[in-house]
Amino acid sequence: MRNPPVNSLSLEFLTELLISLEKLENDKTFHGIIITSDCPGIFSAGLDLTEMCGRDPEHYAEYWKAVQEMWLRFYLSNLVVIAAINGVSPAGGCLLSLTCDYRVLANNPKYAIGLNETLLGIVAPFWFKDTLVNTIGHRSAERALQLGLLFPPAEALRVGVVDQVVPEDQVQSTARLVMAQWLDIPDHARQLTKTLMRKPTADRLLTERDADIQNFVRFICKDSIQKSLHAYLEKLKQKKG
Ligand SMILES: CCCC/C=C/CC(=O)SCCNC(=O)CCNC(=O)[C@H](O)C(C)(C)COP(=O)(O)OP(=O)(O)OC[C@H]1O[C@@H](n2cnc3c(N)ncnc32)[C@H](O)[C@@H]1OP(=O)(O)O
Repeated sequence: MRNPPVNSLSLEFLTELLISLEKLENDKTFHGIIITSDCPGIFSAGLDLTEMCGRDPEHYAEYWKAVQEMWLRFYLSNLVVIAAINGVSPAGGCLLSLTCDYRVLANNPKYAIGLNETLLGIVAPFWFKDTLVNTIGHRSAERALQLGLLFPPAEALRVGVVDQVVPEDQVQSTARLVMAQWLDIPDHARQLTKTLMRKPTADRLLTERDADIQNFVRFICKDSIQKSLHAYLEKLKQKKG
């Protein structure tokens, strides 16, 4: 991913990601992809806050549809998808990595990962929650979501948000090694098993997709939510001094 400075998932970047995924899926010589970041120290800062602030309801609806599409397409991809997480990965960045089949995280205490939405005064939608529950179990997800926990590497491994923590200079090589192991499995059997495991979760969003967009638009248009998102963005900007 190369969307400097922080790989935020803007509408344009989400569209690019989806086009890239589609191209790779349509090319039958590809069987797997490794998602990693070109922004030093940052895997992805998550959803682009500027897409959710000070825009009109039509824009929010279009943006949310693209976020849903990203989740559905990566979560259900027939390819083996591995995240080589080489930086901090809050909220939507964590969600993107949770759509993958396997997560390798660089062992750097700065590289926290988690769904921290409550810290911004917003609520992770049910499909963010479902993805986390499917990964780390109900009790750990309940605690992580309510507290907006961002896990440093050792904790992320202990709770199961990631599958492996390795020295920073071994993230890419480990991801390639893991990819080779996954590609050794007969593809047809692996793909059907992935679908078996994930389709019920995806179906829940597919049947409630329009209602989920409407909920998001209603929520994000609230004055109180707009105020807290503006304040959060301002805080990020002022951090530099
Ligand atoms: C029903 C509603 C559900 C909605 C769900 C939302 C899920 C989400 O994903 S919300 C987004 C959550 N993301 C975050 O909380 C991360 C915020 N960013 C950071 O904590 C830091 O930027 C960082 C740790 C990722 C990187 O820190 P660093 O010091 O290297 O860079 P900064 O100076 O903070 O940022 C540079 C630049 O980028 C802007 N920016 C950062 N994050 C975002 C973002 N998520 N969206 C848009 N823009 C972002 C930041 O404001 C800076 O901008 P300027 O250069 O213009 O000052």
